[in-house]
Amino acid sequence: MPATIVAGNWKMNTTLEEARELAEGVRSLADNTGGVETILCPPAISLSAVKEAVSGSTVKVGAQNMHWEDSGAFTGEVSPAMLVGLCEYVILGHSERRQLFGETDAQINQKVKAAFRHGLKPILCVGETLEERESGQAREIMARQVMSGLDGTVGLDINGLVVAYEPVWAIGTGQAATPDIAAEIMGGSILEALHSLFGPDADDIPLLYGGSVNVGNIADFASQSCIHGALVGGASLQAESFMEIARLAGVAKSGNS
Ligand SMILES: O=C[C@H](O)COP(=O)(O)O
Repeated sequence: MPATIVAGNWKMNTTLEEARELAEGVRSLADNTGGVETILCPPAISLSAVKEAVSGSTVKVGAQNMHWEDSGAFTGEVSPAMLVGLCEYVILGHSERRQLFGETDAQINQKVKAAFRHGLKPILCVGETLEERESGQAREIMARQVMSGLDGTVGLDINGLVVAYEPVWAIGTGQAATPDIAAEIMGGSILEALHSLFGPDADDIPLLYGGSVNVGNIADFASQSCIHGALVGGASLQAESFMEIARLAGVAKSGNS
């Protein structure tokens, strides 16, 4: 059974001081989550402050993105070598990176392999658009995003890999997918693609749902056997709601184990 994980993607929110305060708030509630792994993914500029704020607690830190090269003439980018020591996880292939910044499956694959090379744990995000869903392509596109994101990783130590299913139409809209839709894709084409790559080891990879997760709907998602937690955007910007989501995910998973 994979670990139960609730990760907060703060996106381009919080100043340095706000990030520190939010991380301190999360830390103060960290004893209430019943063993659920919580991860904070602040803007890159606040990674160091957040790391310091949660140090000594169970709360983990992740980056929201990175380049695949270790160094070089890539103005504005952050390299995997720079993240080592600052965070344990890195979100890769988020749909906002794919859609707004033109990231391709091939680039995301380079980033995933770079993360493994550096001992960083990738949270690989996949998700279909509304148009893709309505034209009946969701299953096929999810399998393709998983297969291409993880191309060339068979045989590597993939310990720490997390896959997040975030349907684009559910992100930041207040219209979460139904647990049935999420489970159909996650327990279907995503898990099948992972099995075809990694065999039985695929069953140890935590699968997170993301897209308008809140305290009111997390239990319905986490009670699905193929959903091991959540990648939370808006509701992670408040310590209380984020940690309540983590607690409720743990309760739902323990009822489901
Ligand atoms: O990475 C997080 C997702 O994009 C979900 O964001 P949201 O919870 O604000 O819909």
